[in-house]
Amino acid sequence: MDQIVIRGGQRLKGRIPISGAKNAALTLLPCALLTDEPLTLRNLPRLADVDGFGHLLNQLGCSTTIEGSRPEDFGRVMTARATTLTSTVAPYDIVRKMRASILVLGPLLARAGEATVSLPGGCAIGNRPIDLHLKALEAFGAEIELASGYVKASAPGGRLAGGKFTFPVVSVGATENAVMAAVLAKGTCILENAAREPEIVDLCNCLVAMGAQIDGIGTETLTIEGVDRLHGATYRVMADRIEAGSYACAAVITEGDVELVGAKAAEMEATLAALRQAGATVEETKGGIRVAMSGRAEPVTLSTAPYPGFATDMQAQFMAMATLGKGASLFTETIFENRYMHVPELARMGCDIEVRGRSAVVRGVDKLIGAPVMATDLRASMSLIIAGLAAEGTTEVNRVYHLDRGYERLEEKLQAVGADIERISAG
Ligand SMILES: CC(=O)N[C@H]1[C@@H](OP(=O)(O)OP(=O)(O)OC[C@H]2O[C@@H](n3ccc(=O)[nH]c3=O)[C@H](O)[C@@H]2O)O[C@H](CO)[C@@H](O)[C@@H]1O
Ligand SMILES: C=C(OP(=O)(O)O)C(=O)O
Repeated sequence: MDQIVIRGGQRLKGRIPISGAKNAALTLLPCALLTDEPLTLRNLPRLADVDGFGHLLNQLGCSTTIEGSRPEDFGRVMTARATTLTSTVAPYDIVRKMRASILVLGPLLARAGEATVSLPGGCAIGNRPIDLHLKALEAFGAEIELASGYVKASAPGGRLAGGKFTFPVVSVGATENAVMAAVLAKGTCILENAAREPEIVDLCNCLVAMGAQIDGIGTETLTIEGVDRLHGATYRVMADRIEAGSYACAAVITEGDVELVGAKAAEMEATLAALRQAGATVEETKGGIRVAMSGRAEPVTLSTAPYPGFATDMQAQFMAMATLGKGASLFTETIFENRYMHVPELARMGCDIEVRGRSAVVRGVDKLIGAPVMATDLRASMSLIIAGLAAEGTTEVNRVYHLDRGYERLEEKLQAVGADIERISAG
């Protein structure tokens, strides 16, 4: 298994290109199932999860071709075409590796009138049920049964109908599945208390480019007028606001000065506000966002919340940043019940963090000392990288396949701004 080795203490300085967003890519790819025409996605990040989703699409009869990208470029262009679906089954073996596979449920049901998708199960950060995905689809007429670990869904008469669903809890994935199901329904589908994440705006914009009729994009009420068919489109995946925020935390902890090229300030206001709370200079540039820091970070008080609140996907990285802060920072995780897996690993590097239920108090220490640490999930892994960049001595991060799910060529991007970091390949 690959390992990332960091010799800490280098100030990050320079430009970091921000890739296409993983969480947008994973909901744009299944849109290809909604039409028999090609969907071309530009700026698709080179990530393990994107490759995994490509395999799932292939399994369903959707071809995928990569065009015109050189190995040295970030991102790729992929054309996915589902002329005819050869299967409507997403098997356990694929779904268990990538939770986002559940996002084929809505599109398969909309296009083929049926879908059989393995239940994704829990993961390191929490239980992550899919009850809201199913309830929203039922509100549009789907009939659903659970058997042998699979969701079996069908649309009476082969087509979903109009309906209204109010989410009791904001869910990104359930909103995405419901929107993709609704675009081909016969009638009007209304979603209340829908998630408003920029990745959902990206999904809606892509669907509109394919001929969908969606009102209220970016708000908590989405009204979708079903159409008889969608056509192909070419669409550019939005920049990854979580990747950008992660490198911003790395710049702050190393007292660096970086430009996050391609990042969009309007899509990450809560992250930028948190960086300012920590004392960083944050300014929009022509090409992105500049984040600069001198001295130790001020303490922060952060509580995760659905967009436009502070993202749960940024919590671990800010926590790592706060470990070298001036005083005590307070974190509250309200979205996932088990998202402090990074805490025991950060403790191995000398951090002072006390978890009390959903909250964690981080008391800034004078220095971190490099250590062998183990990545447990995607953002927890990034928090270890951030701490390692500022630690004295060498940090070895193991189980980096978690990082490869969500950070495109992390070590190259960090080397280019002065970090002493390398990947040791297991061969
Ligand atoms: C691929 C992708 O985009 N992943 C993101 C997506 O995950 P994902 O879509 O899985 O997260 P959700 O927004 O659905 O989860 C939010 C909360 O709702 C709960 N819930 C969700 C669905 C459901 O049917 N029932 C239910 O109770 C979850 O357990 C969680 O407590 O949004 C999360 C919250 O911003 C991010 O951390 C993930 O990075
Ligand atoms: C939790 C995350 O992703 P996923 O939903 O794909 O597990 C994440 O991106 O931080």
